[in-house]
Amino acid sequence: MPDVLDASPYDALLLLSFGGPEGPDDVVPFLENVTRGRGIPKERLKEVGQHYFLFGGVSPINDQNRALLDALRKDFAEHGLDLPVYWGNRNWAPYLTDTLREMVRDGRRRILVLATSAYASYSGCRQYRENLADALAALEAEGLELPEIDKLRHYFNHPGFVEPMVDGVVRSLAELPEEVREGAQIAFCTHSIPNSAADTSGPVEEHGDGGAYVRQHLDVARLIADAVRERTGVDHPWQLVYQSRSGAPHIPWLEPDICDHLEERHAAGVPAVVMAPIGFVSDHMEVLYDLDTEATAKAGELGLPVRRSATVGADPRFAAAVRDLVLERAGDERGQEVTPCALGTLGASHNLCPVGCCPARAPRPAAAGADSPYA
Ligand SMILES: CC1=C(CCC(=O)O)c2cc3nc(cc4[nH]c(cc5[nH]c(cc1n2)c(C)c5CCC(=O)O)c(CCC(=O)O)c4C)C(CCC(=O)O)=C3C
Ligand SMILES: [Fe+2]
Repeated sequence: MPDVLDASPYDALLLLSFGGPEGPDDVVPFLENVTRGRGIPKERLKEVGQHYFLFGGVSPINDQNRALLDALRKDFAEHGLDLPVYWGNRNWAPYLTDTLREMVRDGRRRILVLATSAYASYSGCRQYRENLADALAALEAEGLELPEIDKLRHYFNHPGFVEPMVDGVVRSLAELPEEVREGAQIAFCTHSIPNSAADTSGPVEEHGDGGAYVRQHLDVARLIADAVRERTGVDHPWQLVYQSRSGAPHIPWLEPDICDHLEERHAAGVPAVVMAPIGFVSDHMEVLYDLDTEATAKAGELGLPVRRSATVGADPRFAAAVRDLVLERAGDERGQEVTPCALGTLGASHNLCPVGCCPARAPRPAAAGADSPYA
C-alpha cells in the first residue's frame, strides 16, 4: 500500500471544462450557450457550426475530459490520494450547476477546481470563476448549503504540462520528410483573444501591456523549443502564433494568424512547419478544425509540409501534475511550507486571483478569487 496522501482541507476535485456537442442536434443549442451575451457576429457562428457538422456534430472535448477523469482517478488511487473527482462544464452537459448540486448532496464542503485552461485570461480563468459564482447562486436559491470553492493556479509552466508537449514536437519533427526536417520551424499556436483582453489578462502591475497571457505562452514556447533542441541537436526557429479568431473585424486581436503565418514562412523559404497547440489541454475542435483541417489545407495549397503535435490530453504525466498541484495547494491551505513546482522564468502563478484580475467587459460576480462574494 502506498503512503496515504493528505488533500485536507479539500474533500473533492472538480474538473471544470468548456463542454461540446455530442451530436448534430446539439450543435446549435451548444453555440447559443457559448455565445450568450457575447456579441459574436452571426456569420461567424454559422461558420463555426459548419466546423462541428464536418465532424458529425461531435466535439471530441467531452470524451477527452472523460479520459482525463479516468487518468486522474487512476493516478490518485495508485498514489493513495483519496479525493473524489467530479466533472462539470460551462456550455454542455454535464453542466456545472448540476455537478455542483450533486457534490453538495454528496456532502462535499471544500472543493478544489481544475479548469481545462492552463493560462491566465478572462476566457480561461475569470469566465470559469463567473460560472462558479452563477452555479453557487443557483444552489443558494434552491436553499442548499454552499461549499467553499478554490481554483488551482495556472499550470502552464508545470513540468507535467510542458514535458508531454516536448515529446509531441519531437515526434512531429521525426514524422516530417527527412529532407525538410532540419530546416523545420515550430509554430506554437494558441487561441487569439482581443488585444485588450491580453493586456489585462494577469495582474497589470506584474505584467504590464501584452499581459500575462502572451508572456506565459512565450515562456512555455521557449521551454519547449530549448528542450527540443537538447533532444534533437537542432535549433529549430520558433514563433508564437494565434488561431480561432472571432469577434468584429475592426477590433484588434492577437496576431499573426496561423494561416497567414504559414503563407509568410513559405514565402520566406522555410521548408516545413510543426504546429504545436500549446494553448490547449486536449485535441478538441479548435485543434481538429482550425489546425488539422483549415491550416493543414492552407499548407497543402502552398506545398508546405506541416505536422501538428499532440496536446497533453490524458497523459499520465499531466495527471501526476494535477496530483502535485492538489497536494501543493492543500499543504499551503494547511499553513505548511510548500515549494511550488514551476519551470521557466515566471515562477508559479498566484493561488488566489487578485481583485480585478483578468476583468470582464461588464463586471459580474466571480467565485474562487480575492473578489469573490462567496469567500
Ligand atoms: C482563450 C480561449 C480558449 C482556451 C482556454 C480554454 O480552454 O478555456 C478557448 C477554448 C475553447 N473555445 C471553444 C469553442 C469556442 N470558443 C468561442 C469563442 C471564443 N473563445 C475565446 C477564447 C478562448 N477559447 C474567445 C475570446 C472567444 C470569443 C467570444 C468570447 O468572448 O467568449 C466559440 C464561439 C464561436 C467562435 O467565435 O469561434 C466557440 C464555439 C472550445 C470548445 C472546442 C470544442 O468544442 O471542442 C474551447 C476548448
Ligand atoms: Fe474559445
